[in-house]
Amino acid sequence: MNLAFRAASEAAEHQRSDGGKGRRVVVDLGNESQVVHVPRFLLFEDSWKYFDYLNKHIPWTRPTIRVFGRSHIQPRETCYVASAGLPGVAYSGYKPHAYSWDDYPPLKDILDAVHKALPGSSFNSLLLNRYKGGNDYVGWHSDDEKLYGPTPEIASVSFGCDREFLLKKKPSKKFQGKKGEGERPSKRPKMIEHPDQHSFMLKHGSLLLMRGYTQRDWFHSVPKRAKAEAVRINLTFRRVLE
Ligand SMILES: O=C(O)CCC(=O)C(=O)O
Ligand SMILES: [Fe+2]
Repeated sequence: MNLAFRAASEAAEHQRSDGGKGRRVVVDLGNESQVVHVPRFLLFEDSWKYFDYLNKHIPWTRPTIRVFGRSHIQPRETCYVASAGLPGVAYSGYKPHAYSWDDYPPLKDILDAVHKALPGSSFNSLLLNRYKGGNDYVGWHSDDEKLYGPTPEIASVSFGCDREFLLKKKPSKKFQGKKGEGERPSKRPKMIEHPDQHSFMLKHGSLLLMRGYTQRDWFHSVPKRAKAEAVRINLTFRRVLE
């Protein structure tokens, strides 16, 4: 498996538009999986206001989760917000309490901005994460729970400390796309066309969207970083199917 790394901003398949603010980088992962990165999604000052609000008002908890049959304290803090009447979400044996959007009105403003930036999207739930320093992380996983459907869109907004977000292709035996499907014929070697790992620096006020078959075919993670001392808050907006 090719594990060559390539910074998102350098990949040849990126489409760039709108040179400065609002610039979007679309990364085609192959086989109908895509990531869209908007490095300057929210205004810098607004983003600090949201950061301060969320840091102070969200009831952050560090739940016990189960990984490969063993209990662990989750290596980051978390909270969950969802529209009324949705089926409950569970991950790693943990069922978070669903708070209401009305409990934290600024979240509705961020949700509106996300909907505006991504026409056609309609998110109804939000998983929040707080990384208190470089020792907090999220390990390799995919958000492929059935209640999000086969091709979930997940929109991730980041505040505070810059952290690296990695994507790694799942082993090919789990690869469910038909052979050759979605691939453009190319004379260039596949590893250049679609590398098996990607890295994004998720900065304060940025937006990252995963879509298509990204959850089925790829893992993602935010690894530990010794030098990241400051707090990072990340919001992942999702749509639970009703
Ligand atoms: O913090 C991030 O950027 C990613 C969080 C994540 O992958 C998740 O909550 O499922
Ligand atoms: Fe995730």
